[in-house]
Amino acid sequence: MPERNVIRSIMVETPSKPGNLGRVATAIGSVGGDIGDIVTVQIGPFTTMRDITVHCENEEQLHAVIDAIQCLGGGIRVRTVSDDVLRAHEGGKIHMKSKMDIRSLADLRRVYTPGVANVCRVIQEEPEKARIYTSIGNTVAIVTDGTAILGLGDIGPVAGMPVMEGKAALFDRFAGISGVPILLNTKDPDEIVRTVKTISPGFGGILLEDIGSPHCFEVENRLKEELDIPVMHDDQHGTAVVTLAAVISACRCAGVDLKEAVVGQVGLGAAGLAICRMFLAYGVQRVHGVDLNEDAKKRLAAYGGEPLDSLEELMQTCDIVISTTGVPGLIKPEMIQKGQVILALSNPKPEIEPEDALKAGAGFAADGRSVNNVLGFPGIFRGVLNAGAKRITHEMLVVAAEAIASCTRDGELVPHPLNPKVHREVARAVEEVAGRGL
Ligand SMILES: NC(=O)C1=CN([C@@H]2O[C@H](COP(=O)(O)OP(=O)(O)OC[C@H]3O[C@@H](n4cnc5c(N)ncnc54)[C@H](O)[C@@H]3O)[C@@H](O)[C@H]2O)C=CC1
Ligand SMILES: CC(=O)C(=O)O
Ligand SMILES: [Mg+2]
Repeated sequence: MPERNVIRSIMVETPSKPGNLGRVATAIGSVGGDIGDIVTVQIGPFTTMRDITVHCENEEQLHAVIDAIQCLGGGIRVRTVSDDVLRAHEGGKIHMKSKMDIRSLADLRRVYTPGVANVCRVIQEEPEKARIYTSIGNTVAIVTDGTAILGLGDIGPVAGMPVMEGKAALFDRFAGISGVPILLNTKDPDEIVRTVKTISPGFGGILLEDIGSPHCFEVENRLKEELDIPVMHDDQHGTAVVTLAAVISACRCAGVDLKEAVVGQVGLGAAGLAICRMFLAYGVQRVHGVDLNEDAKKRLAAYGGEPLDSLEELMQTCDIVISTTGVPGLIKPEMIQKGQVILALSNPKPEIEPEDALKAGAGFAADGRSVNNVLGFPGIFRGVLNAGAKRITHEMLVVAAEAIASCTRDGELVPHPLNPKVHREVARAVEEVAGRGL
């Protein structure tokens, strides 16, 4: 099945006569458009309005669908075309809400002044009580400088806000954590570190998101060093956790010993280098990598990986290939070796579509929609916050990966993110390890 990423709602007006909806549906199908929901918005004596959701492979096909409907004539007309995803973002995706019902004066005095003053005093006398009497221990800052928003590049923090709101929505949905987007109008590591440290008292943890390499490495290392709350760069470690889980599942299914497999990483930025480090620390003997940037290759070598000169060489020598370059279509079907595991993880478009990789002979293939750090970060933070841990360790990341793999059904690489069990199991495994370290 081809990808159908262009989804639009088309408002169609037809004369109120039987058969017209069928004509519209046939016109849409005749140019390859796929119909989703059909909602009848208004039935009048003369005309009927329907909102038809149409899934198309690209913008050209969408235009062909609109032309095909307009060409029907006989009073059939396209009234509006709207983008459901854009519409769903109107007003943003998140909202800070009160947990208290404020209906009476007594409620008001309990929630706010004068009652609140005593709670302040209690915390002043015993600061650790903030964990009990405030939301700080259940709130994570989602911090970006906008320099590597998905694979879209340095588009700035405000343009990256929909991603940060998305992460906050996922934190809430899968782990009951309040995620607060923090958009930084600076790319300077010193200023980022200083700002995050300054605002840190209000948070139980820090999730760094879509901060580009190489400055993300310095920022994360310094914040981990200098703060006594958990800090994790999701594009590095959340991605590495989920990738390890997917590869554990693929090896289990294929009866292969992961530690003996040859792993190849295409793109050694934030995600790519962390994935390599994760495999090396897990005991994989041979981890190769390619990048356009020589410094990125040197960083891999410093961790014990082996840089290669070309993508072609990597594709020929590796059993498992993972790509995080942000370059759609970088891996050509003719490069795929029979039986290879291909994880093309770039968002919003992968280096090769999984269907094309499988058609070209891959044993397993997936993209960034399924092998996605959403499977890791909510449970990882739930676990450390529950335990009151001050940091996220390598052992916690490994048990998180193993928990994800343990929730994966035979024949699949990762569990479905809407399966609540996976987030619960990740949280449980991380909390257990975190609890031992306290
Ligand atoms: N599926 C998932 O959960 C995740 C996916 N990603 C995706 O990974 C991609 C990269 O993200 P980051 O690592 O944060 O960005 P980054 O900017 O830190 O790293 C990208 C790296 O790819 C290299 N690169 C670019 N073109 C290349 C080419 N033709 N050949 C070899 N190397 C090339 C760059 O030099 C850079 O080192 C993005 O598209 C992002 O959406 C990132 C994190 C999670
Ligand atoms: C999923 C994610 O974090 C990314 O593509 O950057
Ligand atoms: Mg990201």
